[in-house]
Amino acid sequence: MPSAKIAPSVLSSDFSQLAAECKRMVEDGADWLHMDVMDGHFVPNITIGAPIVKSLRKHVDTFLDCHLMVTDPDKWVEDFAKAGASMYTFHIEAAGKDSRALIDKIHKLGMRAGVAVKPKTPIDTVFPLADVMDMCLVMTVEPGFGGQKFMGECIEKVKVLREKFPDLDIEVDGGLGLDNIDIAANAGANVIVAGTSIFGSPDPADTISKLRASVGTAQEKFQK
Ligand SMILES: O=C(CO)[C@@H](O)[C@H](O)COP(=O)(O)O
Repeated sequence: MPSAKIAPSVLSSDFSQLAAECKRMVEDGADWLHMDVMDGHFVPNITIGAPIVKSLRKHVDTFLDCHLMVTDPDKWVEDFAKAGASMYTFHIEAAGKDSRALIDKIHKLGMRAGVAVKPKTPIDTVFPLADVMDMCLVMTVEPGFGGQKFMGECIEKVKVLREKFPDLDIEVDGGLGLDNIDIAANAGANVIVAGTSIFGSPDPADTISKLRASVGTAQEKFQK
């Protein structure tokens, strides 16, 4: 199974201090930085775009895990590649039948390719992409906002994915923290996005370390 990665969602950071906030997370043990890109159309919120990723890239060399919550994911691939994004994760609901070609384009531009599914989207929609995608992102809230309640019913999708694809990076995102990490980790998730629970913690380094330990403990059980 791929290694545990903890990815603080910078949506919960103080955007006026973005570089400092990201450096703080890296010092506190973050493996990846999760960047929520929203276009106000695919989701009812507007956040950041490629120019912000480009600016941030000058300050951190950490893996930038970009989650594109946009209606036209094909349109932004070059911009994010040039900006220094490491992972370009698009929604299967937005790309549909063009997903395979989109993954090819993302790879040709030097990024890893992730495919995200909203809570109501069946997980078998991503199965045909398993030979080309680098990661599947299982949303555990409706995309659009940080600070929402974890939807436990989405975790069955993680179990199904892990059983079928033991070597795939499986990311979970939305409402995750120390109170429910074991549910996601025991299902087989290895990439954990957390905004509110890390940025809102009095001790983010301790929270990151505990989240990673929970994934590690679950992975030991898988390997037995
Ligand atoms: O993609 C999203 C929301 O659409 C997430 O990345 C959230 O920003 C995670 O924040 P918390 O639920 O952990 O506060």
